[in-house]
Amino acid sequence: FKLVEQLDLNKETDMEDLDHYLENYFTEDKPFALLLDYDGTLAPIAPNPNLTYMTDYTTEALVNISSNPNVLLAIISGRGVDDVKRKVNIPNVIYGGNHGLEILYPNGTRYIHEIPDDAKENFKQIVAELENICRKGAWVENKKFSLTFHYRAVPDDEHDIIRDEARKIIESHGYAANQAHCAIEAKPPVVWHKGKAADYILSYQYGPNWRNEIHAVFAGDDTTDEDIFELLKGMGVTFRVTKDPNIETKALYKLPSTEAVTKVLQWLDNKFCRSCK
Ligand SMILES: O=P(O)(O)OC[C@H]1O[C@H](O[C@H]2O[C@H](CO)[C@@H](O)[C@H](O)[C@H]2O)[C@H](O)[C@@H](O)[C@@H]1O
Repeated sequence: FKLVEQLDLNKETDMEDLDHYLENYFTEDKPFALLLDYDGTLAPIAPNPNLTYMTDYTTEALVNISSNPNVLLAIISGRGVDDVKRKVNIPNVIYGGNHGLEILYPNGTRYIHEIPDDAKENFKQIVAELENICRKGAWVENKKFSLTFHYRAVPDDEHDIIRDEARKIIESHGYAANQAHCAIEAKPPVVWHKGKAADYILSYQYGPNWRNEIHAVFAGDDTTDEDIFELLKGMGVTFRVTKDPNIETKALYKLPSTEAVTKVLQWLDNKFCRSCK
């Protein structure tokens, strides 16, 4: 695996150099927060959301890391929160769903971000109109607070057309249309995203001054993850999972694959696993 340093895209570094990137970061004795995205980061992209899985190596590293009471592990996904929890299926994890609009704590406490009534009404309309343009395998994933319009199965040469149709419908009802992998995410018109959710989780756990008091690492692969890269700028270690050397990102580093993410998790497991020492 190769780790590509964002600041110098010509310099490719072997994974052994994780010591160089991470060890130098963890010099002080502070609590550690590990934040992760799910699809495309912990689990490889699959033809359908039901077909994704994490490898045993990934699961083992996450279970070990989450066994350390001084580590906060949060997985913040675009999926519905119960869906991502069912997929990951590890206790002692804070799960964020619908791009952070829902947060589910290990003790069952739920945070749900308020959405105005008129936006809720518009959501029903968007679902109906998107279902109307579904063809050739396109489908709507209704996640109650947000939705994903999937066009992965549509022939490649028709992607642009169907994506633009979907985007137009979503935006005509005041929702934000974010590009995802062969999909458009429709997010309600509220000032809330993965970055705000991560800030909420970290403030709740460590207080408003968390930036100065903890170490934080985040990995994500999508445009919606950029809000967490931004949040952790200047204090955390952040990875954008991408094979594209030209993609613009606020992350500190790029990782080429979910396998490379697993390597990072194994490095962190080695450092933070309390119960296996
Ligand atoms: O924030 P994430 O955890 O990365 O979730 C983002 C979206 O992921 C899912 O869709 C994407 O992954 C699917 C499975 O690999 C793939 O079939 C699809 O084409 C991708 O767009 C999920 O279905 C969405 O709800 C999430 O918002």
